[in-house]
Amino acid sequence: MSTVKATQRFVTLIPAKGLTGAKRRLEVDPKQRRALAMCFLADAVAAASRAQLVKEVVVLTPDPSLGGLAGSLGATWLPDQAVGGLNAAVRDGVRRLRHPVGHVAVMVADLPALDASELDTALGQLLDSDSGRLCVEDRSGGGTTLLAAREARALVPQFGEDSAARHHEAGFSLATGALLGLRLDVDTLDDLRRAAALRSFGPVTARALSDLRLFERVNRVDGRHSISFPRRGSILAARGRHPSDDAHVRSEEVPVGADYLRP
Ligand SMILES: Nc1nc2c(ncn2[C@@H]2O[C@H](COP(=O)(O)OP(=O)(O)OP(=O)(O)O)[C@@H](O)[C@H]2O)c(=O)[nH]1
Ligand SMILES: C=C(OP(=O)(O)O)C(=O)O
Repeated sequence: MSTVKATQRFVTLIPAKGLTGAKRRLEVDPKQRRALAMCFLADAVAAASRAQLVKEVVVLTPDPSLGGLAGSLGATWLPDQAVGGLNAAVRDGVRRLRHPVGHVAVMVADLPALDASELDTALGQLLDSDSGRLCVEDRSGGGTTLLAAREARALVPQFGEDSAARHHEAGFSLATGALLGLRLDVDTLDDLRRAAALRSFGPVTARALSDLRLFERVNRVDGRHSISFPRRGSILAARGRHPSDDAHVRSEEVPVGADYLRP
């Protein structure tokens, strides 16, 4: 990416539910579910923070432990004061940003395989577009993983089932290209398995999956999911360096990990 001007950079807001209610569709025991929600957020924040077109990552959450995690990764915690779900929270969060005018992006927290360059590609598409607004559709189709606008007031969220079509109808152009990690949101164990087969996870999630021996357990406990340890090599490699991308974060650069998995 050529030199980025300060005026081209985005505040990226990442909404994250409180841990008690997070990731309900992820069918693992509640302790593991909370741990994974935290790990997904950590990897998403770390990746977003490395994007050249991101000037600040703001984690919007009512949960102090997630707020603390955001702070330890150099992001800002914006306590979620809204009741009424994700759209209300995002509307309120965007209003309360310290930079009310300027480029804003909203990205979901459950993107453990995100690579910073994908966020730069998507935000770059927005800067080059006429519409001034961009939506990234998730890989399974229908959902939205990123919503961005050159002007904060134009970022009107309509998250929920089939939100990508609604955002598109409302004038957000759809991002193009693979953007794999940016489209791989993980809501279910099937999503987790599919993502593991396609991409290395960020170091915190990779470490957690390995420490929890989650794939092996799921296999033993619930044959329906037939999850083996796909790409074990890449999961282990992610603890050190991403095999195909030298710029990928190293685990020692992320000050979280096993500590967050302790009961
Ligand atoms: N701050 C905030 N974030 C939310 C809220 N609802 C959802 N989110 C976040 O928005 C993104 C998409 O949310 P969902 O897919 O609805 O929720 P989830 O916790 O990922 O998964 P499920 O519980 O299985 O629906 C995730 O990053 C959530 O943490 C909310 O009310 N407040
Ligand atoms: C919140 C959304 O997606 P998901 O439920 O897939 O996380 C959405 O697409 O609006």
